[in-house]
Amino acid sequence: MSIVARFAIRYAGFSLTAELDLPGHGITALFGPSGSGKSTLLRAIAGLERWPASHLRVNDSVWQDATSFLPTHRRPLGYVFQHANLFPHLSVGRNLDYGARRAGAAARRVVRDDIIELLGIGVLLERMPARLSGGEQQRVAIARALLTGPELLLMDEPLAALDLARKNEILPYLETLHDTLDIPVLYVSHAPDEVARLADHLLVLDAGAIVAQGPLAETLARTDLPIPLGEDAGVVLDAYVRERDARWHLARVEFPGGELWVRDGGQAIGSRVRLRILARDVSIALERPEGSSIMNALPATVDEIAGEPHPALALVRLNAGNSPLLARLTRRSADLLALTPGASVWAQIKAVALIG
Ligand SMILES: Nc1ncnc2c1ncn2[C@@H]1O[C@H](COP(=O)(O)OP(=O)(O)OP(=O)(O)O)[C@@H](O)[C@H]1O
Repeated sequence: MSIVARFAIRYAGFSLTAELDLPGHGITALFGPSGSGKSTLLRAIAGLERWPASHLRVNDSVWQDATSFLPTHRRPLGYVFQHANLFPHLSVGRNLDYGARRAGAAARRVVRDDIIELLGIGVLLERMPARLSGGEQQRVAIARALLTGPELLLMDEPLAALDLARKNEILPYLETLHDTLDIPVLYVSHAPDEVARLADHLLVLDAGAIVAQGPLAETLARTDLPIPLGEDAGVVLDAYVRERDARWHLARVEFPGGELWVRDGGQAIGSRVRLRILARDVSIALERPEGSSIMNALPATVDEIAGEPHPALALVRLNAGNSPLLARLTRRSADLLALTPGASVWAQIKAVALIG
């Protein structure tokens, strides 16, 4: 299962060349500054424009190559935009029927009732779009796209038009979809929090070129190309809640690199959570730290030591049980600790953000 493509796109004043090799499952975030070409790439994948010298294969189907081109309406894809674009004269239920009709019985990969339940829109079916909140409209738009039975879901900044409260209302639904449905999603966003929370895979665009693509944790931990997802470089890791300490409002979470105590976010024991650990919150010690206020320390080995734009700083990539971590130190500290690749150290983690 994979999405393999090459696109050579040329507008007056902008060109984009992209070789894609993406997994055919999970959420791939297309991330990059405004004007870097994210929407252009999504539109090319949808077949909204036909570019010569381009090809696209989704799983086992060729959607376009040198000799063939499947028009958009024949590509089994769902497309969700920033604005819901529901039919204003049709009720929610009828809007959904429209999606389901497009699928045709044979192509239907999803069950209507399941989708309605997943997106929590059962109580809205009789309502007209004008009487829905922005977040509700977007949930209906996502359901309608899914009911077409897509093999690929394209989402172009689906939360960008919503305020923070509405956005936070939708994110859990997207997480549930991700955990429940086996449909690959290409998700355009320039919002670091969405990417950190949802993506499994990251494709970073800059000025019409792909500067990085790969699994989220690995890509964020690259020291040759730190990708500041928001304020700073750092990693995102998946972990499981194992225990809570009600007295101190803490939860113990476990990931392949060890366990950490984090502020309790109320998630059920056993549930999967995402951790965001910024490079500036990780320091390095040669011995297991004792008598420190920092409660989280993990054994790790040094993978790589890279320079930072400021000559006083170094970015160190650590490996804790095959999970990458980034630590920012002064070069002087790195020198005093005589850090070299392969060295065994302790990573002291001052702050962990629990996402979602
Ligand atoms: N149809 C078109 N004709 C000419 N230029 C275009 C066309 N569509 C997009 N462009 C140009 O291509 C560049 C990339 O645009 P695109 O919308 O893909 O960026 P983006 O990364 O999605 O940005 P944003 O995050 O702001 O939505 C821009 O410079 C834009 O002006």
